[in-house]
Amino acid sequence: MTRQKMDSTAVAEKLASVAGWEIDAGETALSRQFVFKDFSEAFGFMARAALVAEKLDHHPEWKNVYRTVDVRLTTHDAGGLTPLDFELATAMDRIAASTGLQG
Ligand SMILES: C[C@H](O)[C@H](O)[C@H]1CNC2=NC(N)=NC(=O)C2=N1
Repeated sequence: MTRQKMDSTAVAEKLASVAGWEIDAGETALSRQFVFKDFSEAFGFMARAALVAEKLDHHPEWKNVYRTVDVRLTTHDAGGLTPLDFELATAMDRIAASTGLQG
């Protein structure tokens, strides 16, 4: 998977495939907040997402407070968004959907 920075057209196209994710004005990162049933579900999500991130060699910036996980995805090596960010976002959505996601 390429670590080549995407142009605005490619970003807009891909964004349509990851409902619930937002990009910042400079199109440097994808962000989403996940809210789970409780801390256990939130941490379980992070543990599973961490394994996928390691496999992809692509790692999230994230913050957990109780049952909420705030995620920011960007490709540091490219200084912006690449297909890897969208791949990890899609994987996180899939993992979250199979846990106690509340929002
Ligand atoms: C050497 C290693 O492949 C790189 O440093 C990887 C690791 N994980 C990464 N994660 C993210 N989010 N962006 C990167 O550019 C990145 N680079």
